[in-house]
Amino acid sequence: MSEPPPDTSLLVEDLAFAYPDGHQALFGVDLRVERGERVALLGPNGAGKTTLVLHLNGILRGGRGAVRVAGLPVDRQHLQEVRRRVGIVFQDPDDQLFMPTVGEDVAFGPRNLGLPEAEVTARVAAALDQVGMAGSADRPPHHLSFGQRRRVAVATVLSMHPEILVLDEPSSNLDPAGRRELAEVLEALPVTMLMVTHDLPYALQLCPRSVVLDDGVVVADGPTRELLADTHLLAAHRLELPFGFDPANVP
Ligand SMILES: Nc1ncnc2c1ncn2[C@@H]1O[C@H](COP(=O)(O)OP(=O)(O)OP(=O)(O)O)[C@@H](O)[C@H]1O
Repeated sequence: MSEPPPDTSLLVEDLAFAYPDGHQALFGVDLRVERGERVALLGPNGAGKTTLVLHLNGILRGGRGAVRVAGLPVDRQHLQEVRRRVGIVFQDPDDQLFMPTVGEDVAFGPRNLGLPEAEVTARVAAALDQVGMAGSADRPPHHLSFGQRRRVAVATVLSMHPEILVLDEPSSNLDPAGRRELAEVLEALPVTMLMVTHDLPYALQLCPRSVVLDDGVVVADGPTRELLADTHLLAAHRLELPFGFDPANVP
């Protein structure tokens, strides 16, 4: 495994992985994301995006190749530290919210780290503020709208002070206002971001760079605006812009 320069947040080298049933989902993926970059991970259903993401904090391991997060190898020895540094926001916020109140959900991770209660309280307040949910700490998550629950799910990860935020389809099931509000939240976060999305305008708005995965390999990696203007690339990998959407017209 080559030594990444200190500014590399994510380094994936020749990653190949087959599920226990023998299905090969990744065939040698290389990906390097520098600190502070926002990168969209695009690709059709079944391309291997989730499989790749689950390698970033060691939920899946054991294939060929190597993954490093903030310079640390993702292996048994470094798993705890890796999981502190990489926060994954799953598609369904209800997978991430399980406590009686929003505040307890956001406090759960920092408390598990054994941080002093004053530090936990400060982190909860800051994370809720970052996602525009200050004042909701005492509410039960199931009383919130879907969009609010997704923002709280982001806060549960931010309270761990991750260096890298990985989001799985963050705009799915949001109404247009909720989608825009979440974009404003994400744009303001000072973290490295990898965003899995089928929402190509969202990728263009938030991520200067995109990586296209298909059939378990990276088939394109470059400026989002250029990739989305490549009609052959889009057609070849089942990527479709919304009707009437022209990336060239987006400022
Ligand atoms: N637990 C599993 N066991 C066997 N095969 C799996 C498993 N999970 C996923 N796969 C297969 O691995 C391939 C990649 O799946 P993956 O979920 O990573 O794709 P994806 O790009 O995230 O797709 P989507 O856009 O639909 O979420 C698919 O062919 C899928 O059927």
